[in-house]
Parts: sequence; structure tokens; C-alpha cells
Amino acid sequence: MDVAYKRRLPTFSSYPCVRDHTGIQPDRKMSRAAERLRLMINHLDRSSATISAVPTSTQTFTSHPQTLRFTHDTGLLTPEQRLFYEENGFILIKNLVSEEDIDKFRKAFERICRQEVKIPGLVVMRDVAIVKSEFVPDEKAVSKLQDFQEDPELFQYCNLPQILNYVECFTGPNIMAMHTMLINKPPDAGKKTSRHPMHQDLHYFPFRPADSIVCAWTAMEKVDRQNGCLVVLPGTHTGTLQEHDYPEWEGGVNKMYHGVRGYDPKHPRVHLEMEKGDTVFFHSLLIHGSGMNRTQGFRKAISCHYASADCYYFDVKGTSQENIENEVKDIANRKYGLGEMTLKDIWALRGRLVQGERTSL
Ligand SMILES: CC(C)CC(=O)SCCNC(=O)CCNC(=O)[C@H](O)C(C)(C)COP(=O)(O)OP(=O)(O)OC[C@H]1O[C@@H](n2cnc3c(N)ncnc32)[C@H](O)[C@@H]1OP(=O)(O)O
Ligand SMILES: Nc1ncnc2c1ncn2[C@@H]1O[C@H](COP(=O)(O)OP(=O)(O)OP(=O)(O)O)[C@@H](O)[C@H]1O
Ligand SMILES: O=C(O)CCC(=O)C(=O)O
Ligand SMILES: [Fe+2]
Ligand SMILES: [Mg+2]
Repeated sequence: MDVAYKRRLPTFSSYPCVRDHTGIQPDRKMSRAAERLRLMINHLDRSSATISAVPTSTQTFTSHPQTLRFTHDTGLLTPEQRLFYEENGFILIKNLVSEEDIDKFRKAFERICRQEVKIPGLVVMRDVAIVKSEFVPDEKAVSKLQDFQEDPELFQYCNLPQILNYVECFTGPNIMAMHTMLINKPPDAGKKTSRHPMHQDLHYFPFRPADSIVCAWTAMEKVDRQNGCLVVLPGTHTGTLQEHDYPEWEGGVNKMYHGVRGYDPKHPRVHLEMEKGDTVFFHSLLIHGSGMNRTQGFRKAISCHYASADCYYFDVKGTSQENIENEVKDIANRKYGLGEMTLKDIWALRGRLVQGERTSL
């Protein structure tokens, strides 16, 4: 862990993830402070939980009221886990997706790469470093799949009950799967194009509120600093959406891989090293990216962005998101001849209800 981040951490001694920054040990013994917090939270109203005292250490309590703004009480998250997400904007759950499921997703991915199946709406991306070379129908040519909502096997990921149980803690009970990806980060070809610049996913979404949008990202194999694990800037979910643009990287940047403008590489960051099946849930404003893949393997992860079905669309014209909208529109026009379709129509067609009622999105 970065030393700078360690210094920033609160002194709350039972703070989850402090020591290994990789996850919660659900069976870790709760401290007295956390137990008191749990009792307090139990007395609170579900939707507008307000706690009148928050432990800043095992001994002392501040008198400042704090609102639990980012999490819902569904009975699943422990008080420590809720506080962790509230403060950091992400939470890592170990061993959430089974080996069998992941192997099934991997096989489905390979069939798509070999072009044995054709999935409507699916986007197959190649890394910018190899995009001009001859195409071979092999997983080595594919850096990412996007929009697999019409693939019955891959889409099972978005419906996994153990994932949805966590998602509900951030979105509430009506849940839409809005955006799906299988990322196959290739071995870096020497130009660092396998990196994903630091960004906020909200930049891509024409719907709100930001607090009701969460990403589930599951490692399909061991991911570490060597093969380019996720890198997050803890606490940045409490800020606002920043301007995004292509980073000025000598070796080139992948299409639509915008990064936050003026990214400060000295900002404290946390590398999320994960085992196969571990899953991180993170807020749509959390600044994150991933480093280059220094191995010869293709680093695989599967993810879904969920939003509360109660979210609403808005017109991004005149906002910082206009640049990405123009790129998306350009591509959609070239591919499908967009015609009268708006960005909102495209998202509404792509989104799938996975729990509860489709109230708005
Ligand atoms: C929260 C979430 C949304 C965050 C993110 O996912 S950030 C990244 C989002 N990225 C995307 O949505 C990218 C989606 N990708 C795509 O739509 C496609 O892969 C395309 C970039 C349009 C390429 O489509 P494809 O069917 O392969 O079309 P073509 O082979 O005719 O290529 C069209 C022009 O695009 C270029 N291209 C293809 N792949 C890349 C690349 N990786 N980086 C940079 N440029 C690329 C390609 O060279 C071609 O350019 P020209 O020859 O027309 O100049
Ligand atoms: N100018 C930039 N704009 C946006 N994001 C950037 C910029 N420079 C680097 N990043 C991102 O910062 C993160 C860390 O970059 P780096 O290449 O150092 O990753 P790393 O290899 O995981 O770290 P390390 O080399 O310390 O192991 C990556 O997500 C990278 O894409
Ligand atoms: O898997 C990764 O490298 C991160 C991908 C990501 O953050 C994204 O596509 O939005
Ligand atoms: Fe992202
Ligand atoms: Mg580095």
C-alpha cells in the first residue's frame, strides 16, 4: 500500500481493509466501537440513516452528526463495511463468484473470440497497438467486450443473486443492469497502451443520481500489479464529476479511454490485488484506472454497471460529458446510422431490469 494513503487513514482501529487494503474479512472480530456503531445504526430509519456519533478511534466519539449517504441498510453489510464504503467509495468482497461460473464465462468469451457465436449489439474491441494489424479470430486479438446483455451465458453474471444482494445496498431494490464488459487486458506491446487512464465512470453515463450507480467488477483470475490490477483513489466519490479527455500518452491511447484532466500521479492510490472470484463494488464517481500488463497473460475481469431503476436520464449537452457523447454518436452513426435515436434511447434499449420494477430508466 502507498505510504501516503496509510497516513490518511482514520485511526479507527477496526477499520476494514486497513492492513491489506484488499477486502473485508467477514469473520473478523468486531471491535467495541464497531459494535456500538452497529447498535446505533440498527435504530435508524432505512432511507435516511443518520448517526449522531461516529467513532474516530476505538475510545473517542466525535459529536458531529454524520449521514450515511452512500449505502442502504438491507441487513447485509456490517456497520464496518458500510462505513468503509461511505468513506472510501468501494468495497471488496472476497470469493463472491464461484470458480465454475467464472470458467463458464471464460468459455463463452472464447467462443465469441473464435466467432462461433454472433451476439446482437456486442462490441468487440481490439487494443490500439494491434488495431492496424491483420485480424485473427482469437482471444489474443480482443482487449474488451462491451454490451453482452444479449448473451444468455455472459449475462448470467449480472443476475447472480450474491452480486445483486450487494448491489441493492447501493442502488436500493429496483435494479437495472446498464453496462456490461469483459475486459481481456493484453500483454503490453511496449507502448503502455494496455493501461486504462484514471477516470470516473459517471463521465460515460447520461443518467443520475451518481450515488445510485455502482459497478461490480470481478477478477476472473489473480490480478495484481504485474498484470495491471485496478487502481483506485479512495474517497474521491465524495467529489464531483471532473472534466475528462484523452491523456497525452506518447504510445497512444485506446478509443474512448478518457482520463480525468490534470491527473496528479502523486495522489494517494490503492492497488486492488484480487484473487479469482473476488469482487469489488465501486461508486460511479470513484476515480480509478489500471496499470499496464507486464506479463504475457491476458488479464481477465468481468463487470456490470448497475443503476437504480428510479434514476432519470438527462441531456448532457452543455456539460463536460458532451465530448464523450459526440464520440459515441459518431460511432453509432457510422455503424448503425443513428437517425432519430438519441443517446437516451440507446441506453434505454441496452439496459435490462434485473430486480424489482422498471420505474424510470
Ligand atoms: C464505464 C465505461 C463505459 C468506461 C469504458 O468502458 S471506457 C472505454 C469505452 N470504450 C468504448 O466504448 C469503446 C467502444 N469501442 C468501439 O466502439 C469499437 O471498438 C471501435 C473503437 C468503434 C472500433 O470498432 P470496429 O468495429 O473495430 O471498427 P473499425 O475496425 O472499422 O475501426 C474504426 C476506427 O476505429 C479505430 N480503432 C479501432 N479500435 C481502436 C482502439 N482500440 N483505439 C483507437 N482507435 C481504434 C480504427 O483504427 C478505425 O480508425 P480509422 O481507420 O477509421 O481511422
Ligand atoms: N496522465 C494520466 N492521466 C490519467 N491516468 C493516468 C495518467 N498517468 C497514469 N495514469 C494511470 O494511473 C494508474 C497508475 O499508473 P501506473 O502505470 O503507474 O500503474 P501501475 O503499473 O499499476 O503502478 P506501478 O508502476 O506503481 O506498479 C494507471 O491506471 C494509469 O493508467
Ligand atoms: O479492467 C480495467 O482495467 C478497468 C476498466 C474500467 O475501469 C472501465 O472500462 O471503465
Ligand atoms: Fe471504469
Ligand atoms: Mg507505474
